[in-house]
Amino acid sequence: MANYRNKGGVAVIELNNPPVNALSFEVRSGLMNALKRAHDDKDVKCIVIHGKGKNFSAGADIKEFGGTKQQKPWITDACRLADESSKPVVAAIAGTALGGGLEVALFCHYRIGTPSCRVGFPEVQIGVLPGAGGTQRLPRLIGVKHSIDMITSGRHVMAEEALKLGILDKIVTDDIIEEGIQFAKSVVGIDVGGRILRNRKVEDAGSKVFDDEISRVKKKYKGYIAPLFCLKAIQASMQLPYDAGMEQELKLFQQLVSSGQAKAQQYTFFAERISARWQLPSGANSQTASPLPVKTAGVIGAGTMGAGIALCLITSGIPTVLVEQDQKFLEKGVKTVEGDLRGSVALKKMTAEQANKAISVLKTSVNLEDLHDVDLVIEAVYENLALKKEIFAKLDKICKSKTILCTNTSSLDIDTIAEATKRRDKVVGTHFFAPAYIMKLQENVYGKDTSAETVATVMALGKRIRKVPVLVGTCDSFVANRMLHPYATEALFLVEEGASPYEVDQALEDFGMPMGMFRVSDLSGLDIGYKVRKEAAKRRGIELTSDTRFVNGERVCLLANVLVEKGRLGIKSGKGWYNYGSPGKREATPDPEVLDTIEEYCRKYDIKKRKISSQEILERMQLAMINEGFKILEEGIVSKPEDIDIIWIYGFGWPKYMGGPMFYANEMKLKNVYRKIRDFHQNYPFSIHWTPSKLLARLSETDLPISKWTSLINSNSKL
Ligand SMILES: CCC/C=C/C(=O)SCCNC(=O)CCNC(=O)[C@H](O)C(C)(C)COP(=O)([O-])OP(=O)([O-])OC[C@H]1O[C@@H](n2cnc3c(N)ncnc32)[C@H](O)[C@@H]1OP(=O)([O-])[O-]
Repeated sequence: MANYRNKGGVAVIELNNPPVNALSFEVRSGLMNALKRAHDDKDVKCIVIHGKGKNFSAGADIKEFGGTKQQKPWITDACRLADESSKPVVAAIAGTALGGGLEVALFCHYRIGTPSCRVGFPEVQIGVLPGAGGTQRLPRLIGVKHSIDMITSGRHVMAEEALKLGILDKIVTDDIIEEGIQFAKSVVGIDVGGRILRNRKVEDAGSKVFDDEISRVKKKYKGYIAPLFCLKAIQASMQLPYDAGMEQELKLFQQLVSSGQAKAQQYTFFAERISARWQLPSGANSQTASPLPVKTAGVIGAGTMGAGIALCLITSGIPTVLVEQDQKFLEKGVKTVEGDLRGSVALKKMTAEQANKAISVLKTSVNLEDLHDVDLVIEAVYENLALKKEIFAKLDKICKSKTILCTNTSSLDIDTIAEATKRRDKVVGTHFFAPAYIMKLQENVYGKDTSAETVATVMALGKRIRKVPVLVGTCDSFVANRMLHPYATEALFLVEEGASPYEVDQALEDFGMPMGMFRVSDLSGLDIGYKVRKEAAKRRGIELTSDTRFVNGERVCLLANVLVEKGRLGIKSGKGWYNYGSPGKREATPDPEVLDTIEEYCRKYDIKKRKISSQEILERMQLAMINEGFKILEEGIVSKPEDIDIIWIYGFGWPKYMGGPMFYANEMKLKNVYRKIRDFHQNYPFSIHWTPSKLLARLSETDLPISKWTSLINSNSKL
């Protein structure tokens, strides 16, 4: 819908589809009719277009892209009259003018905005390109170079920069509609000819610019096709007359919109929003619970994780006390924080002023008592249950009664930790991923007594510190690491059976993972996994040695332990699965010594090797993990498949253009997924992770799309 009124000779058109005024069929039709009315009305001297509520418009209605064809009028049809009008047309922008929203504004002769407004072409992030003239009009306004930057990155441009670039003509501080009306009146009588973008020429930036940009984009957005299509469309603006450029843009848009990547990226956009709507088994949820304010925080442990978490807090303006038991470790932690801040300034991710501001809100202490007054504490000490319980018992006595106590455990039982306190409702897991300052995922884990208020607080905190928080229930290793286990286990089995670690990594990287499994292990440190495995086995009363091949009838492969025992700890020691030349260096080269070690290992246990295809590598690793994902859903550890996909996208870098593992399974068709898992179960009976999930079995009979799985799960509590 679009509302129309004539205010003293000014036609005021309101895009009416809150909260973001997405340009649905009704809005496009409404806009077209309103522009026609303004054009025909002799009393109207000028036109203002604005959005209802806080936003101008977030662009095309993404939901209309799925499957069925978008109904006419397109945005371009709706806006043609703005372009052709001899009456000045002004876009009055508050909030966001994104995608098609910005395209509407570019059809207007003038654009004004509030100081906090943002403009941009984020289409590339949902797998498409600005298909309503954006790639043809923006270069005519701000030139090829800036257009390439904005359109291939999808970044939002703030008002000040938009003014400098020439996208905005003015920044206004009063009511945006009134300002729009005044501005429009002020330009009545001025010939609009020079303001019509289609009439302008695009400067010839030369073809070399595009050759360079193609290489840059291929490297920066590896695997994504949309940024390359964007470049082609922008190049057309330079090479073709306006109308032919528009045709070329539409052709490229239509190719993209029907691609698998666009479908996956749009799924991811909505999955992130669905995942943010959490629910506890009690029924309490994100709509009913309110977060407590977090004005100050504490972090315990100044190691890599603790320092990274403190950095997230202070760069979000939260005064934080960083506590270590030892002054020397504390100083090392502070150096890490300072070093990372300097690095961010060098990379222009923040200004020196912002870095100084962040460091000014960091306090340090070697005394837990200094946490007595903070609103929330995140404990990030070594993964040891007894130590964590001891710390929580102390915190319970020291901190004020409202303080929320979070543990950054990646696997330990939240309820057991909570039992050390008298405030079990205020104990919760906040599992960050290394490096904590960079990785977006915050896996929040509720225990059986964690209150809705506590959950609301850590979910809100996650958003505030620029993470993507996902809520999960307690189980061994939670969701991310629990699913990682069969994935990593299969990688080792594949190596035993004949694939080299380098072939495994190559298959994963070709699929789109940022790093193969073995490179990730080297980065985290092989000794960490070694210790975790030994401790976990000890808790189960098992003594692991590198000769162990079965535990309680289940196949294991401890090749990584063999490497650790040879002093190959990963990047930190200069060699692990790969050779790095010297400790701390990042460039990985395959190492014949590792291949010899594997040969020797296989000879020792008489394992027959065979040629393994990259398809088998991907299927075994991914399906083992996907099967675990269905078990997690079946057990109610997460309430919806979107949670799992968001965990893999933001925790492990699963490519957004593949939509997450559960979406991937959906695309493979569940009956195929189930059949393959059953086959693997038959072929590998000594691996419990191949036992097919009962939920998967049920869903595979129904052919329901992923969007309907949750309703089936909820209607069948006993699967
Ligand atoms: C065809 C010609 C070429 C044109 C192409 C395009 O324009 S492509 C488009 C290019 N544009 C983009 O890619 C911009 C996409 N949008 C955004 O980036 C953000 O929504 C935001 C920055 C506008 C507001 O962030 P925020 O944190 O304040 O709010 P929020 O994110 O929670 O959203 C609120 C609700 O609105 C929903 N919704 C939002 N946008 C759309 C949409 N376009 N469509 C449909 N729905 C949309 C969103 O799902 C949510 O619904 P829910 O969950 O409540 O049922």
